[in-house]
Amino acid sequence: MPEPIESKEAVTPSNTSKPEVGLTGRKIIYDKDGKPCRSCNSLLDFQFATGGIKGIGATKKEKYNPYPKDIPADVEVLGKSSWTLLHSIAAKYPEKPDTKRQQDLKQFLTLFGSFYPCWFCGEDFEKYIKKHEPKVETQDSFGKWLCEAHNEVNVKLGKPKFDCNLWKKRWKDGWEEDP
Ligand SMILES: Cc1cc2nc3c(=O)[nH]c(=O)nc-3n(C[C@H](O)[C@H](O)[C@H](O)COP(=O)(O)OP(=O)(O)OC[C@H]3O[C@@H](n4cnc5c(N)ncnc54)[C@H](O)[C@@H]3O)c2cc1C
Repeated sequence: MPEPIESKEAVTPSNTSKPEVGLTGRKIIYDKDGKPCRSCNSLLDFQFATGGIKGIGATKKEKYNPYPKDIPADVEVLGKSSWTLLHSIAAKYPEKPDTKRQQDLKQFLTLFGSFYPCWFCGEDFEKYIKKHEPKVETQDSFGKWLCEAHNEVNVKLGKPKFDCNLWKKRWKDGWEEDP
């Protein structure tokens, strides 16, 4: 069984018939058992690697269904939802947390990385935490630390950095109305 591989050197099963690159142009990521990783790839690439998946959604719209046949999250849906949760936690984090709360948050972040379904994303997040200790002393210090952690991933994916001075407007207070 191959060792876990970081995103930068993502899986390259060149000795098999498995595709290495998906339709998005990104490398296809495989789980440690060799199967395409649904929560590590975009839906398009996952479908490409698996030769198509069933159950993308109901085709007939007969009557309202409160639970349509939604499908499991791909790397983007999972990522957006997860960042929303993390930044929203920062927005609700106390201005002056006691020591216990600070310790709990650090532990949560480590466990979050370890349980994150996109395994290489989680591993990179855990490495980031080890290198850059979470700043959990105040709400603002944590909000900015998290913003920088998110920016690290943005840069890795070739996206622009977010201005971390604006994290509270985006995730807590909202933006002022245009004049
Ligand atoms: C811990 C973690 C690690 C990840 N690692 C990877 C990875 O290795 N490879 C991979 O392909 N995907 C990874 N992802 C997913 C990736 O970061 C994105 O979530 C995904 O690509 C969808 O991007 P998006 O454009 O919808 O916006 P997202 O990056 O999900 O951002 C959502 C919203 O947050 C706001 N925002 C953007 N940047 C910041 C910031 N720095 N601070 C505050 N707010 C911000 C913007 O309003 C944006 O619309 C990871 C996600 C998480 C939670």
